[in-house]
This record gives sequence, structure tokens and C-alpha cells, in this order.
Amino acid sequence: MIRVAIGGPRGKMGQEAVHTVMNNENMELVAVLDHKEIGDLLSESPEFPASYDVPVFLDLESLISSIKPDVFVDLTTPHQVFEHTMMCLQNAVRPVIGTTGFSEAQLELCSKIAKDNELGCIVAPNFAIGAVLMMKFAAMAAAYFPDVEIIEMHHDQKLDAPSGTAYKTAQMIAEVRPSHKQGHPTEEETLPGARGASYDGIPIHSVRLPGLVAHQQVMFGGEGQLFTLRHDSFNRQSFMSGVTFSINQVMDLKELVYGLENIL
Ligand SMILES: NC(=O)C1=CN([C@@H]2O[C@H](COP(=O)(O)OP(=O)(O)OC[C@H]3O[C@@H](n4cnc5c(N)ncnc54)[C@H](OP(=O)(O)O)[C@@H]3O)[C@@H](O)[C@H]2O)C=CC1
Ligand SMILES: O=C(O)C1=N[C@H](C(=O)O)C[C@H](O)C1
Repeated sequence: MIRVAIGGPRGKMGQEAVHTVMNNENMELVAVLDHKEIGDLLSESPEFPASYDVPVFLDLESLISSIKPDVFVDLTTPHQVFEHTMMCLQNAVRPVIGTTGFSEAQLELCSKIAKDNELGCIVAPNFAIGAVLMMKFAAMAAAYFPDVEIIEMHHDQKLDAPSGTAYKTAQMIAEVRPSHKQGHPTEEETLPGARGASYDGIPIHSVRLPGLVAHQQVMFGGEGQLFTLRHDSFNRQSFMSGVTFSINQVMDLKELVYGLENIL
């Protein structure tokens, strides 16, 4: 049995992850981390059935010292995720990080600590297999189509922009295509931001609208042609096979893996 703790259990992703772990016969949900008083047990929170007698902690350090989980799945906020990951890595708990918003410097530091401590850690900007394939295919296509723009579209409660998926997609594309300026060499924005954010010259456009879940298009333009890769998550269940896969995989790792494409 893998002893799993989850951060952010009342959240959109957290609720799905709680049910997923509770229903997995090889995993035990041993604790959850919240930041609001919701009772001593998860079952006291209206989102969960009375049978979910899982202890709730308000502080990760106490959770780790009293429960000692094998794995901590973080589905909280970009503001907290780095601190949580460091706390886990320094206390022999393997982090599975779904929360986005890591800076490159933070990722590098976590990677070093994981390696030094020979501890598995997975940082997955997207747990959905289709999104992982979209990123891989985008990197393949960029070798042939150097002109590319990313449009990511999410629900309007999302805290970070661009999405972790768009950021990772741009990083993977940047690894295979020579950096260059796209569009007209002297183009100007008459309205600031019109050309989107830029990662190594790759424009990223972020759309936030109610009704959306998580969607991304990667558009490649060539002479007389347009090639578009698109992925849509219509619900959070789409991420759960990736969460289960990551919890299993992290037990055998001895370093940090950034992106599920590296272990699929
Ligand atoms: N990797 C992937 O495939 C996916 C990643 N995500 C990412 O996961 C994260 C969560 O997304 P989502 O579930 O939609 O967001 P939600 O806002 O629905 O959930 C976040 C939850 O975390 C709680 N929370 C906030 N701070 C803390 C803290 N310090 N300790 C414990 N709990 C805390 C929030 O409580 P309260 O609301 O009361 O503040 C809320 O219940 C985001 O970063 C998102 O980008 C999302 C989908 C897929
Ligand atoms: O906030 C979300 O919803 C999502 N966040 C992740 C991201 O930033 O890429 C993954 C997915 O897009 C859903």
C-alpha cells in the first residue's frame, strides 16, 4: 500500500484526487492538508461522505511528522507549492506536484535537493495523457515548423498565466528550434500585450472565460499551410489516470522528473 497525503482536498482537482486515491486498492489516503478549519476529519467537510475518516492537518510540517506519508500530492496554489515541495523533499516524503507556477530557479533547487537526497519527485504541469502527447508532438513539429504560437484557454478562476502546460510546451519547443523573432521584424503593439507573452520568441496567449476547463492549441504556420495541435480537458477526471500513474512511479524514482513525457 502506498500511503498518500493530499494538499488542497476541497479544491476542484483535490476533490477528484481524494476520491481517486480512496478508490484505489493499492493506495491509502492517510491525511489531507487544508489551510482552513474544516474539522478534524475529512468526513466533517460537506464535500465528502461520512466514511472518509481521514485526518485533516492545517500545517504540512505536523502532517509529515505525525503521519509520515510516502507521497504528498500537491493541488493547492502557486503561492504555496514551492514551500510544500521543499518541506517534503527535506523530510523524505516524495512530492507529486500538480500545482503550477514554479519558477525555473525553484525547479532547479528542488531538483538538486531531490538528487542529493535520492528522493523521487514528479512535477507534472499536466496529468492528462492527451495534453502530454500534444506537448511531445508540438516539439516534434517545431523541428519542421519554426513559426509557432500557443493559445491556452482556461476557466476564469485560474490564478496563474500562462498555464503550466503552455509554459512547458514552449520550453519543449525552444529545445528543438533555433531561437528567432516571429512576425514582422518591426511590428509594434498599438495595444500593449496584443502579441501575447513571449518565451524565447514563442508568443503565448492566455484566455480566461467561465465555462472553460483546460484547453490548448499549438499553431504552426508554414508557406501556404497551417498545422494545429489541440487538446481539451472537459472535466477533471481527465487528469486522474496521470495522478495515479505519478503516485505509483514516484515510489521508484530517485530524482525529480519535470513532465510526464519523461516517464511515460
Ligand atoms: N497538473 C495538472 O494536470 C493540473 C494542475 N492544476 C493545478 O492545480 C492547482 C489547483 O487547481 P484547482 O483544483 O483548479 O484549484 P482550486 O482553487 O479549486 O483548489 C485549490 C485548493 O487548495 C486550497 N488551498 C489554498 N491554499 C492552501 C494551502 N496553503 N494548503 C492547503 N490547501 C490550500 C484552496 O482552498 P480555498 O479555496 O479555501 O482557498 C482550494 O481548496 C492549480 O495550480 C492548477 O493550475 C489543475 C488541473 C490539472
Ligand atoms: O488550472 C487549471 O485548471 C489547470 N492547470 C494546469 C496548467 O496550468 O497547465 C493544467 C491544466 O491546464 C489545468
